[in-house]
Amino acid sequence: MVRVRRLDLPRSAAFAVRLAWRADRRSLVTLMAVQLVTALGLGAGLLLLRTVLDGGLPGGSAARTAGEPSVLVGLAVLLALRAAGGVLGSVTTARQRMLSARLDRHVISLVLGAAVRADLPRFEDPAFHDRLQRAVFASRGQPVVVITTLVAVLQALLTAAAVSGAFLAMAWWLLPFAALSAVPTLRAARAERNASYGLHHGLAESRRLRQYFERLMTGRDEAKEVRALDLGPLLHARWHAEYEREIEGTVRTQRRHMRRKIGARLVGDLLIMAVVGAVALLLGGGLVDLPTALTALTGLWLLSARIQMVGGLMGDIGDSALYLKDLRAFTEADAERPAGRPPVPRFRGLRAERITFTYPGSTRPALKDVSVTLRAGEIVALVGTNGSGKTTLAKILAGLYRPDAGALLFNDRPLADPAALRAVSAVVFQDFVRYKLSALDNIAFGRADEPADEARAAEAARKAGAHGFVSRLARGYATVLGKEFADGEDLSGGQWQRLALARAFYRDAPLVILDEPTAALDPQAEEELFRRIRSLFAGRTVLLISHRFSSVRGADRIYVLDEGSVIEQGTHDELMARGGRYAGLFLTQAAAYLDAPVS
Ligand SMILES: Nc1ncnc2c1ncn2[C@@H]1O[C@H](COP(=O)(O)OP(=O)(O)OP(=O)(O)O)[C@@H](O)[C@H]1O
Repeated sequence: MVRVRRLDLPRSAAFAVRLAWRADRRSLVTLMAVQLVTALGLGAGLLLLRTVLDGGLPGGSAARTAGEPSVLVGLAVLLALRAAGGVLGSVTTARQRMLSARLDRHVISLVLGAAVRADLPRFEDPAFHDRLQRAVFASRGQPVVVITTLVAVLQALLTAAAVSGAFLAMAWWLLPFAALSAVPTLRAARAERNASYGLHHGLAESRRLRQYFERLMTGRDEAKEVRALDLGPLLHARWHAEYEREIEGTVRTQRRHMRRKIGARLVGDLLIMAVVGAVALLLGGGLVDLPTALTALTGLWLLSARIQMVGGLMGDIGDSALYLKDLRAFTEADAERPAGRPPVPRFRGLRAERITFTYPGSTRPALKDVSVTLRAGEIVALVGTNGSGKTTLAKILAGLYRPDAGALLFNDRPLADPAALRAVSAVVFQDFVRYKLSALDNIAFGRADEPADEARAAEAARKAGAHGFVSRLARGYATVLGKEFADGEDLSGGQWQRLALARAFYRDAPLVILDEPTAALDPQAEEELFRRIRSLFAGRTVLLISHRFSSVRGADRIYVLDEGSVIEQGTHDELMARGGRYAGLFLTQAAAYLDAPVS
């Protein structure tokens, strides 16, 4: 069970008001003003009621008949107040909906902004995903619930104050009893919000897992394999099991809430009943007159209903306000990196000196004491077996992770901010993203800081060998590449890879990192890309990762990685002459091409 500090409620409520103020201050102010007017109207109505009763009842001090002017005027004013209440109610509903729409957008946008700015290493941390999941959950509707509830609480409090004011003029001694009747409800509300939050807090990971199963069962990309393996029923059953945990927790806490609330309500009502009995006794003993007793009991009923309502609302607002705590923590803590791309510095060289790196949450280092040099204009290759650390090194050289030890020297100076490396590099990842957007977007996303330029995109596509098939698409560069969308089309694996390459050309960066850039290309296309790599990337520095040794033989320098360490380095000829690991692997691959029998 998560312990929740008492201060959380007012702080979260203040946070919600700040959010609403930023999202739609006009609606917020209107709502508050309407609540004030409604409450004042109710207080005045109560005093008027007493006047009317005073004039109309036989025991009243004024003892007039119902047809006399002051009674009629009183009744007319009461009816007018009721009509005004209806109008204000409609204003409240409309303004609340407007505020809800704007507040939802504002808050979801804050969460997305913080998520987009979070550095890559955070995405390795399950705790970050839990916080993100809770913030997303909190952003959907919760601030609106808090504001709506706050408005209702404000109205209830103001009404209670106005009714209490009217009471002061008639039967002040009833006030403490009415207040006392609210205590059990308020206590139950507090226990309820702590328990709900504890449940919600503990379910974040399970909810993420459930969403993952949902994606596997509904995603187009996953659909073919899920069907080929007939995984549907198994995934569905796992999804059910995860959901069951949430249902069980919800049922357990709701049962406890229900028992607590019923108990609190009964105690509160017993108190009120005792007061009603006392008033009856006083009336019998002639200590109060009938109009005062009737008005006081009406007021007491109104007051206790409001106080009970505040108690209930505090339970609801508590839930949401505690979720807002997650939202506040996420949007404030994860927003430290400013958005936008820093200016692109010149690239004169990059050197990693004895760097070591362990992924967050792992115990084994992925890189140990690795030193590599990329000079301007060079083509440098990384080779090695699966898991030897090539991609990890590429990600560090692209400024996506910081090494734990060792140094990165950029243009011969220690690197202060990895953002500078991100600005100078274009990376084609092994598992690049296939954006289900237009072909133009897929290419022009290479330079998100500039408006998309179709002529430049076509030029980049030509270099990547993508222009031909993009031009033949029904809408050319405007064609949407996702069958889930209207008029969408799909591409082959190799065509997608060419688009990813085109994106790198379009980025026009001085350092190009290609991680297995030809894995999906046919042998002819692959051979052509590597043959032309120097002219295609003329004037740029290229870091090339490949398992195909024939493709890296032309590199200026080749680093051979094994279990996170560089075990050999040199040109192809030097490495062959040495007769070490590289030479062995190269000869094995060459022999496989020449000798492999086809059976
Ligand atoms: N996100 C991650 N979190 C934890 N460990 C990781 C992560 N990514 C990779 N690793 C581990 O780091 C080591 C190096 O992985 P890396 O992806 O750099 O290898 P690689 O040489 O690129 O392999 P491949 O040739 O298969 O692409 C491996 O042991 C791998 O299990």
